[in-house]
Amino acid sequence: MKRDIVQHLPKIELHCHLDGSVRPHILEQLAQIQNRPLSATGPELAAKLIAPEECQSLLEYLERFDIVLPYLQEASALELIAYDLIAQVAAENVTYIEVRFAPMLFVKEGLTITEIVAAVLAGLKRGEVAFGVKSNALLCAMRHHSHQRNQEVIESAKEYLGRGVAGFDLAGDEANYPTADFSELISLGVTQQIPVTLHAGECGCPQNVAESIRLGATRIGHGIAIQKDPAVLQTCIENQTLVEMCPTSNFQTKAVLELADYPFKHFLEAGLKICINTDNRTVSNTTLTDEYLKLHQWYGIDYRCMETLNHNAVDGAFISDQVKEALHAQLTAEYAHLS
Ligand SMILES: O=c1[nH]cnc2c1ncn2[C@H]1C[C@H](O)[C@@H](CO)O1
Ligand SMILES: [Zn+2]
Repeated sequence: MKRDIVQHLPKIELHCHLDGSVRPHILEQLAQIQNRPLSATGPELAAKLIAPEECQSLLEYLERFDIVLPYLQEASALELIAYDLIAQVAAENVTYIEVRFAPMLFVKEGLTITEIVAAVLAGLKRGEVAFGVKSNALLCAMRHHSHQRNQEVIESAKEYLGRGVAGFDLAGDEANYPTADFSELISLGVTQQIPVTLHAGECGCPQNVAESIRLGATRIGHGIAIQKDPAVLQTCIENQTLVEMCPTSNFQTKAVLELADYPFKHFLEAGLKICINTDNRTVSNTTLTDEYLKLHQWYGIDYRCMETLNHNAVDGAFISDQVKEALHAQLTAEYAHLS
């Protein structure tokens, strides 16, 4: 596979965090507008935003987000980073993206959840007009937030469902907050017909994946620990659960330690539905093009496999059958001439 071909082929991304994908120069712009100095600029700032090589856990990986959050407490900042994320993905021909964020991380200076969601959706829309990239937002509850705060996120997802928001997620510190503790919250979303994808199986615990599916999630973020439990793997296959794999991030967070333990081939050969994602473009210092090229380097995947992974993403996307058909047709047409 060649970089320029991979970059220009149409791609679908379902797992990308807005606040983990703020480009350093955009953060500098926000710092200037808000008159709030940054502790570093230029290449030094860029380096600080990337999770370090020696990162030991998901918790350490998540510390990177503390740098950007103070600059994301204004509606105009949220609009700008959402627009800029669409600009980033347009540059590598992502034709449909689901952008996720936790609105409750942006309430520190008085914004309401409605103002927050509206600002992000406005930025995504402006991006669609400018670059032709279709998108939807997924609202994340956070594992360390109170039930009441997380319930507000569900209510907001319900309010905006079909109007820019397509689903609900649970993100944050999986190791210390098991999925079972959120059963009431997740059920609340499911009973209101909000599509659900949950981060699970990123910290070694396959039970969190089993619990997520039991509660009604149709997609799983990361899901690495599925490989530890054949029964959970079987459940995922039977339910046609889509696992959103994020290779670079999975090594940074120590979801896996060695390439030999990365379950990409294992999942694919077992018949599990998987798709490929960046997770956080800035924190993981990656693009979707980079992720596919890594898989080519590690496993020798070809364009045919890349096409399948993108069709899988379309199948699991939180969009109408009509939109899915159009995306499938585009993928089929544009990958047809490649061997
Ligand atoms: O890989 C991840 N696992 C769990 N939580 C994550 C991951 N990447 C980002 N997050 C968190 C940090 C963000 O502030 C939050 C919402 O985007 O989601
Ligand atoms: Zn994630």
